[in-house]
Amino acid sequence: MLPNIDFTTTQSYKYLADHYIDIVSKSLKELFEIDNQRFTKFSLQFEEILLDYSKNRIDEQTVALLIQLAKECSVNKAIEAMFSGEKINATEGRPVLHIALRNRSNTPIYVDGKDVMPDVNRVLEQMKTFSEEIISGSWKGYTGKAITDVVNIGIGGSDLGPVMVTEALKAYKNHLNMHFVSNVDGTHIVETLKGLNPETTLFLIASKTFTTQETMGNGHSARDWFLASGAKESDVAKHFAALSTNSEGVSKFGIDTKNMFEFWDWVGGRYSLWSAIGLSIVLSIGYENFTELLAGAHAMDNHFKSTELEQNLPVALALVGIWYNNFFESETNAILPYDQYMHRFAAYFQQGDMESNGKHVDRNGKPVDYSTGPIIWGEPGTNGQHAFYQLIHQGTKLIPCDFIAPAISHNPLGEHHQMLLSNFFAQTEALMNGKTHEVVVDELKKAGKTDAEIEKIAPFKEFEGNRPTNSILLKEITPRSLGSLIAMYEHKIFVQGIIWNIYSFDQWGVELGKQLAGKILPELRTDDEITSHDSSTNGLINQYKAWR
Ligand SMILES: O=P(O)(O)OC[C@H]1O[C@@H](O)[C@H](O)[C@@H](O)[C@@H]1O
Repeated sequence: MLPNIDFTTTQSYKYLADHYIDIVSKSLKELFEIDNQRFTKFSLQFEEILLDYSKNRIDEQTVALLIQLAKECSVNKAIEAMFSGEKINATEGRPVLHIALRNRSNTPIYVDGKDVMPDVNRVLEQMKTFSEEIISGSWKGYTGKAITDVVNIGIGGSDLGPVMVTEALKAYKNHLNMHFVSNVDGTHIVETLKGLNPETTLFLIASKTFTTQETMGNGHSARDWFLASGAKESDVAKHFAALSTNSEGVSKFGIDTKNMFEFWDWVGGRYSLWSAIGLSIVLSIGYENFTELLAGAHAMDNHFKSTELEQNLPVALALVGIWYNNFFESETNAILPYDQYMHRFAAYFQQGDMESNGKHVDRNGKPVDYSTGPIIWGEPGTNGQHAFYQLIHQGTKLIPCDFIAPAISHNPLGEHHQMLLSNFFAQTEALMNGKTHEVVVDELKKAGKTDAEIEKIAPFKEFEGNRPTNSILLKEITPRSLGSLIAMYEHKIFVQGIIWNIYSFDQWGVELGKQLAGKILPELRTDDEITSHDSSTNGLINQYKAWR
């Protein structure tokens, strides 16, 4: 059972509310002047990942109170409940065991009295054998040619993780061309299939439920495209595999269950890249690298489970996030990787975080009267700097940012990486210190401006600073470090959900739109005028019909 505590009624929450008044009056710059040990005090290292959270609007007392809050909310008990396979996804009656998928120690993990590890290892073995055949070319397509292109068809958790990881680990990639189709917009599959040869293309139909409209639609279109090339029904087995929990759905679709890579209902869609859903990752970087990714995540799982809260990286990230979300009333959290390979990292955690903690009902089924999950967004640096950083530096909103960068680049081209990292370091410094009126005036004087000119222009050139950031510096983006990094964010989300007293592992909020689309689709099949909705929806549908 998960704890069931309203965190706003705890002792520590009340202390934090008072303490906030004290902290809010101090600038980050002052906090660094008062205490020159902040980096040592507020940074943590795990293997080759350094988390520096010292450029946050916190002091030792803040951290102590936040830790107390985590304790009062029984975060430790909740961690124990997840790792021991309790059904903590209560609204769906399921355990939450993505940690079992990367449990490289193989210690038994029980669900309803059955150890899940033999099944996990069996599917991993199946992924290994299959990927080795495809990569080596010993697996032949229906005309006897080796596979050159792999198309993963999936959406949400069955797309975002594989896309993000295959992109992040592109430096480890083999000769196979990877493609990902997610959108039900026909453009996505049409454009992807252009130039592909059915004789050498492998489709992975990735869907936990095997009922998702987009994936089924794209899957059927891929099948039609394949058969239109002259292939026979019996050739489908050589070109289509399914990644799913639903064997019945897979057979119904026409894929032999021998070509099915199974996973289980205790794997949440947005936590599934570690499961059979990761087959496209295995095909792209090879099985050994995939197991390194798993090992990195497992190492972070062990750290999360067994390290005291004070030294625990996911806990630190979670608590700092709560500090801004619930006391500073910030609305968003930007994730800014200074690594081009990581360009889908923020998009991945948009689902990871917002689908998990975008909830307004607590674990008693009652609406909450506090803010829960933040809006997650971001783009890679330095691109973001030339687009939206203006608002982060000088806008009216407080935007806590996570800056992520590797010390070593996979592409050490001239001075590029140093230029990149000079921006990474400069941004968090600039956000913290800002630029005072005096400095601006001084600069303008040196540039030969008159006093009148200076007075006019100076306010626009000032930066108040005091804008908080976390810096996550990795030695290098490797399968192992990426595994740890992803797991760190997953557990951050978990801790926040525990403290907000919400259920982080269901996603009922995505159902209503699906239901209504199901109702509207038949209405679009005719030319009849539609009157069954509100005037806006009727008007839009009827205009669509007039124009199509
Ligand atoms: O893997 P499936 O079953 O096709 O689901 C894809 C996605 O479907 C969405 O509706 C869910 O909100 C996501 O959590 C999920 O990842």
